Amino acid sequence: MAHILIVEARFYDHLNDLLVAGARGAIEAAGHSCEVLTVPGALELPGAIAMASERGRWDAFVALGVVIRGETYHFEIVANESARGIMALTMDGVAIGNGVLTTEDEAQAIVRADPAQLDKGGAAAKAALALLDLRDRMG
Ligand SMILES: Nc1c(NC[C@H](O)[C@H](O)[C@H](O)CO)[nH]c(=O)[nH]c1=O
Ligand SMILES: CC(=O)[C@@H](O)COP(=O)(O)O
Repeated sequence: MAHILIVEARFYDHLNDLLVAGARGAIEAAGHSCEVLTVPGALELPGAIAMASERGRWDAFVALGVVIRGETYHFEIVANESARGIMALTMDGVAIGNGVLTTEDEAQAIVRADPAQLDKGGAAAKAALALLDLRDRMG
């Protein structure tokens, strides 16, 4: 059984609740356990996962959050830099499923976060578990 850390950027409470429910459901359905750690926004996700990874208490990580386009260039910074940081950790061998939604509006985010619709939280959890499985099979 693997122990997974879900790291959620809690910028939009109602959307995060959906993402976390999907991720938790996928992890538990696969017979694994999880904990949830909350950070303020998507830009904090890579740093938080890096810190947690150093502790060695979790086998894999699920990054969750929602970035919705506003009026300024801030959207690009938050969306791109969050993804870049998560990808950098992945390239260092940290098993991470990326479930950070980057959408034009809230309606797009709801469809993607809802476990009964596109369930991107569940998909990110399954991706993290797939990386763990790959690592195990590599020996
Ligand atoms: N605009 C969004 C943010 N912005 C906040 C940043 O992620 C960060 O917390 C702040 O700059 C302090 O370092 N975060 C989201 O997750 N979603 C957004 O739409
Ligand atoms: C991530 C964003 O684009 C948003 O939260 C910020 O909005 P704005 O660009 O209108 O300040």
